[in-house]
Amino acid sequence: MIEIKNLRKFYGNLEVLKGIDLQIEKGKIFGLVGRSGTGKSTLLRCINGLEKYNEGSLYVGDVDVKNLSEKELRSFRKDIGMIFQHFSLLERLTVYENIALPLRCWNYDKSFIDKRVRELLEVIDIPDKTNSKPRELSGGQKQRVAIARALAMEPKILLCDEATSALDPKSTKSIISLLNKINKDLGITMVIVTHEMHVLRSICEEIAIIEDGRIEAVGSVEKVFLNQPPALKNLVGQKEIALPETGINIEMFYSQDNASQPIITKMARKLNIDCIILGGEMESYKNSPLGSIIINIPNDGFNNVKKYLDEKNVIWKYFELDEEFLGEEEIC
Ligand SMILES: Nc1ncnc2c1ncn2[C@@H]1O[C@H](COP(=O)(O)OP(=O)(O)OP(=O)(O)O)[C@@H](O)[C@H]1O
Repeated sequence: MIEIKNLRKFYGNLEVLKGIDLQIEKGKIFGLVGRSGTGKSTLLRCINGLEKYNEGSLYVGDVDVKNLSEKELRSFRKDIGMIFQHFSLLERLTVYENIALPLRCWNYDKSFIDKRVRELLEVIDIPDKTNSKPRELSGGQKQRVAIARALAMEPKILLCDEATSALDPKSTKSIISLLNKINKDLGITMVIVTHEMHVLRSICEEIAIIEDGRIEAVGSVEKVFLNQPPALKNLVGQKEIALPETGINIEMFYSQDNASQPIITKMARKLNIDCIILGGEMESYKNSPLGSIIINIPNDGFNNVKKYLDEKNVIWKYFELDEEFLGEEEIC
């Protein structure tokens, strides 16, 4: 388990991490998301001891990272693999040699290295590229090699810093499914840093949204999505749907609890109202849909709709309402 308490980090006078508290359970895939410059990479580098922090504590298992000597740090990092946006492969080495590099640095014997590299080549599934140089590979293939190299020392934790940001959607999908497979097969804890919310939705069990060096929201992907904290809105921005100026626009949130129910059509029939479906977004999360749909209803149907949705435990919100129409209680 990774346990971070009130961690603060300064670069000179610049406070980059402003009291981070986080717990990442063993074997979990944990996502850290936030805009550029909010401190995600710095936090990741604190976890593997590449950066020193100024205050607080950071434990990986029962190891307090701050107290490690240089020699202990080197050994500690054997347990932590890391992959990056730009792969960091050595251009002069072949795929095989890149994967073998950490094992050579730790002076493993040749036959052990050969066995391990061949196992890893099977995991990343690019058998015909063993003797290719990185420049002969696609972005997705380069990231596969980087993943194999990060796994060479059999780490307990894999840190992924924007690992899919330089990839096209298809390669992103294949890297995500490879990471998922590695997590399931090898039980490796993963911390995935990204600014792409959709990447986290497709792989993470829990996420934290970091804003200006602080954790502003944390929990399961589903919980964070359904709670719609301000930090999530700041991250994904407003939806670009043309909303009618008449009637009331309501966003209804769907998760595995209600995604298979025909809520809108049943509601329209029961309340005898017409509603316009304006748009929505559904993504797959743990093999069931997670998303929202925006509808427009007539003003005089609002109270009944509100009651109906609450009775059905549907999470919803309205937006851009005419203040005169609502009571004070609704606005506040
Ligand atoms: N070595 C450094 N020296 C001084 N300031 C730094 C250093 N590394 C990062 N920073 C600053 O710390 C802040 C956080 O940087 P960090 O790279 O952790 O953010 P990030 O959220 O990972 O951003 P991105 O998504 O763009 O990679 C930024 O203001 C950055 O300029």
